[in-house]
Amino acid sequence: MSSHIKELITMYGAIEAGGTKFVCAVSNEALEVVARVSIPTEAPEVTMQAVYEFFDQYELTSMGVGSFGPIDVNEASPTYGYITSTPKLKWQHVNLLGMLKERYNIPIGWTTDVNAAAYGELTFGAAKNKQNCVYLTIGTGVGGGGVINGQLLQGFGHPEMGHIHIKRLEGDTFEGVCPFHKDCVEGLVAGPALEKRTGKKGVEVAPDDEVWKIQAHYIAQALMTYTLVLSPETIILGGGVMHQEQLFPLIREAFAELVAGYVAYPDLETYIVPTKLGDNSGIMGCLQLAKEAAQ
Ligand SMILES: Nc1ncnc2c1ncn2[C@@H]1O[C@H](COP(=O)(O)OP(=O)(O)OP(=O)(O)O)[C@@H](O)[C@H]1O
Ligand SMILES: [Zn+2]
Repeated sequence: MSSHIKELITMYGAIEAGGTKFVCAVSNEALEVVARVSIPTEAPEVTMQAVYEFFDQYELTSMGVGSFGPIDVNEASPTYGYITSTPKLKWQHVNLLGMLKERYNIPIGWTTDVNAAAYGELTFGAAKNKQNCVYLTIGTGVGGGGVINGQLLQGFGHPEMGHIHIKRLEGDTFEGVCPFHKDCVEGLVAGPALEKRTGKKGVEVAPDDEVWKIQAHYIAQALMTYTLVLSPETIILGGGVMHQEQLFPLIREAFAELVAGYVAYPDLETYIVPTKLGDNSGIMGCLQLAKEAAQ
């Protein structure tokens, strides 16, 4: 293919950079994925080599990257585009955006993995045709992102919705597992907390175990805070722990009890919902960011 023709074809690149894997995808102009790989997150040199090998095969118009973090999203900051204080030590202070810009010299959209997932769900999934949503993943950690008035939720930094403090249930003596705050939301309800509380693998906890009521209560408290602060139109819940579908009705019930009629919210069946794009929310959000970065 001559370089002249290459320039006429629009192709977008997307990276969902996670703590365990980097999912990389390339799409055509219609955002249909034409190639995709999953690369384990090892040392940056190792992982980035594989990332380059994949994208070097294409002539990309632009890219979108949604990264694990914390990351620097402040364009005025000297470390814009860096992964900052992550507990994954080899990735601390790594200029991920800078490396990609240097290699490809194209416009690149940059945000958190969960903001990208929120954007994917808003553009194509559970919050389609809406302007405001929150996306919360409850997995190894708890992370939340959002889109408000059609814009990604970020400013000086980005939201860290998993680390808010909530009120403990009376008699709950579980200490919590967040290395920074112990009993923040993540410390109380993420997979590792669930496993420490029950002494079982998350997938092995029976659907009718009493622990789900505790989980649901704390998750509902967090969702109440997001509701009171952000007024989203939909809250989308994903991540490994949310594979436990019985949590949804329990969370909706606890949420209604906690809000106690103080503010209005949409019908709960449509307000607190699972992801529609499943594992693709992040990558679709990144492709949409790539498309916008090109404009
Ligand atoms: N079916 C399940 N029921 C309960 N817990 C589960 C289930 N599947 C996975 N988990 C828990 O979810 C966690 C893994 O979450 P997830 O699959 O979202 O991976 P992750 O991408 O590593 O998480 P994160 O996005 O926080 O980095 C583990 O702690 C696991 O025990
Ligand atoms: Zn915390």
